[in-house]
Amino acid sequence: MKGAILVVNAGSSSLKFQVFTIEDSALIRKIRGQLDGIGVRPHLRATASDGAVILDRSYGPKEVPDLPAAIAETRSWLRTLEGLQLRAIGHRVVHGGPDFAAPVLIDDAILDRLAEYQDLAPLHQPNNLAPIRLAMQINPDVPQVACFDTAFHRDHPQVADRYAIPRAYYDEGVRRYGFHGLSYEYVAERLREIAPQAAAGRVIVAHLGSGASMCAIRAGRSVESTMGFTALDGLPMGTRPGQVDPGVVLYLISQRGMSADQVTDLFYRGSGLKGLSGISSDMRELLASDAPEAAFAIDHFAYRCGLNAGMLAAALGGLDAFVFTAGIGENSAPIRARIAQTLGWLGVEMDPKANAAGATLISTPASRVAVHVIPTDEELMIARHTLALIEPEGAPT
Ligand SMILES: Nc1ncnc2c1ncn2[C@@H]1O[C@H](COP(=O)(O)OP(=O)(O)O)[C@@H](O)[C@H]1O
Ligand SMILES: CC(=O)OP(=O)(O)O
Ligand SMILES: [Mg+2]
Repeated sequence: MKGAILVVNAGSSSLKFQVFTIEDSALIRKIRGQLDGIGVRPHLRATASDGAVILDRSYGPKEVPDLPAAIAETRSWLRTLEGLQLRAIGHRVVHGGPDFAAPVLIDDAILDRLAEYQDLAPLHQPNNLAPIRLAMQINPDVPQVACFDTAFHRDHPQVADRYAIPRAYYDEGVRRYGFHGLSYEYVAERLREIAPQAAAGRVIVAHLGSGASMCAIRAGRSVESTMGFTALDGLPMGTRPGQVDPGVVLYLISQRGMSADQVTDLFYRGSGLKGLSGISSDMRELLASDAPEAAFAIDHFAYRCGLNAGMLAAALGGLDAFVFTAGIGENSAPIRARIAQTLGWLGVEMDPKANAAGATLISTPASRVAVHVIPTDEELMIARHTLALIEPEGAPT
């Protein structure tokens, strides 16, 4: 029986499952499954390695309102593992706190430690840990590996990692962690293959999905991120505001009498594109809408992306390449064009035809900064890390 690795990636609006077989220590992707648009336009789709569609089903928003419902809905999907020997399960875990700088084999003690970060990533951490607990009950002998969104950023210099508040807070873990690290790690590796010279230089990667952030990468290593202590900071997102003056939080609590739970709900579930537009958290729906509020939310998103890219270019002391990835970055030519317009001053010149065609290189030959679209693959990154932990001597490919 072939050995297999199951990968689980719970994001804020999607649940992704993949199965890889291990053949001569190489990973072969067998199945790709995804339930996306959770709570908005849920859609479950799974394909085999030859592209054959195994499952394709749409739901009403109330049928799959949240991640726990998505986990329940996709459980039966595990039948696809029949005939394979499940060697390990690799999980995306969004928050690794100060202690986890690399993937780790999960045991009860580690699970307890990771549960301590639930309040720091309420849209993700509980949903990342629930499938781990479930698998521990069903398959207690199968090793499980946690791969962290924060790990890629853990060697940021202190000057980037600190907030300008007394050191005691930093020592207890109040740090600028940064997230989407598995995505950035994968994209940095792909860029090395596609454009090795640019990858050796100064690169900004824009992970624009339901959660959105940008990462400044120098010579393949993260040096700065728009996200910080939590995945609330930086760019506006589907339902999160991005950067907000902490004075707003103080105002909501002291002047409006809001509780911690109410502020948490406003900032994790009621802000961003959803709060700005009053229409939807989903960029596809905003792009399809004629409402001025939808256009405004898009304007605001593109404007803030431009501002944040300027900040990261400053961290890098210039820019050699800019990469778009994740749901919006990979699929929306109009949004890429809007953002590229704000980067003209940095030397970005977009090729509209290449952009519309969804090419890998979408800048003109004359552009001082190369602009790429690289589909992210957090699941492959998780599978590689998982294999490396269970078969340390094997060479993952
Ligand atoms: N063709 C498209 N045009 C514009 N936006 C898109 C398109 N396809 C997906 N998106 C957007 O991508 C976002 C989801 O990105 P994704 O990376 O899958 O999210 P998650 O953070 O849940 O992993 C949603 O806002 C969705 O509207
Ligand atoms: C960290 C984060 O925001 O993740 P996602 O984009 O998957 O919601
Ligand atoms: Mg995601």
